[in-house]
Amino acid sequence: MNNKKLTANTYYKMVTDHRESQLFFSALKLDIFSCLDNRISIEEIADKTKYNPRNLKLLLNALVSIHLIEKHQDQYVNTEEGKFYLSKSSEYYIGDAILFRNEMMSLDNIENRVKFGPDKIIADHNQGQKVYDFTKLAKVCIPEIYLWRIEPLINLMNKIYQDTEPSKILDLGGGSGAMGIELCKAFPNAKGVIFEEPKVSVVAEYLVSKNNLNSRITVQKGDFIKDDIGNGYDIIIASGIIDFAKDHLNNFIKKLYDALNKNGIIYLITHGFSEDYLEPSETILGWLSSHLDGLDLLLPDKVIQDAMMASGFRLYKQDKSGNHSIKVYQK
Ligand SMILES: C[S@@+](CC[C@H](N)C(=O)[O-])C[C@H]1O[C@@H](n2cnc3c(N)ncnc32)[C@H](O)[C@@H]1O
Repeated sequence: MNNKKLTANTYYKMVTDHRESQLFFSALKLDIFSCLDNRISIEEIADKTKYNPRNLKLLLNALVSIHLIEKHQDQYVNTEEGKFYLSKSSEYYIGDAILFRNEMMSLDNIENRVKFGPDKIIADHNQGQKVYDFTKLAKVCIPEIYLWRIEPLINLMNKIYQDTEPSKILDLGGGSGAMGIELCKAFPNAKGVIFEEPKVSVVAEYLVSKNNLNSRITVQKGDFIKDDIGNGYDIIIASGIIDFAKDHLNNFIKKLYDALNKNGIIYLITHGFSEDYLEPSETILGWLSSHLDGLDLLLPDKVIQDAMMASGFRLYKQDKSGNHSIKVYQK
């Protein structure tokens, strides 16, 4: 046996990584990071939270050991990143988004799902809206959009619209509508439409009002597969939505084409799936849960691109932002 030469570290590292994640999620659920904006003792945290001081200390020391927080003498404090992303006092708090995504993409009970197969009802309807809580997703993801999606969008649109301005913008399946809202702010003469299904549209209505843009942006409720999405648009933002039109892809793309003015553009954000569905791993894993449950939605980028070209679009610009592929198509 020469297997002593092999290393099992990769496997044991997964066990440790899993424990670290569990610890992190518990700290978020207990909202520990919000207590640590300034240096604070165990007694003070226990007093504030009413948590058990003994076990609080064990938890905090474990968090220090994996560098998620810092300890100075007998006091604990957030790291700079922790204060920015994980404390509820920060406008960029992403703790709820992380917890929600973790739950939505949970791989608990994967064994039974592999043994017994998908849920027949889900496989038959194949509708993301019936599986995901898009209303909660739209709410909790607002900080993520402001952190990572707005800047690439505005930069690219400013490059495209150097001498002119778009006059009508659609954020289709816009969730909170943050991207459409910020694009309308960047082009002050533009009118906007955020199209969403009725339940989710309340989140967009809230954000439009919060930004005092009711006079320029309309929230339109409906199903983008079946209902009219309007027309006369110069820009359509289609961020993270095209997979939900998988079963109607060509008709859906034709609908987008018809809704645009001549030379109008689509800002399309996809997951960049390879045709063999082996990449990108982070996103493959993220969608695994709902696909084990029975959904079959994912579209490889090549399939999307071919369908766009076949409908008469030309690829105008492309970019990458984190895990996402950004493509701008022109009519
Ligand atoms: C992954 S989210 C993306 C949200 C937002 N565009 C973003 O980038 O954060 C997909 C969105 O598409 C919406 N959606 C899915 N199918 C839809 C349909 N048939 N009609 C209207 N909206 C739909 C969902 O409600 C959800 O808000």
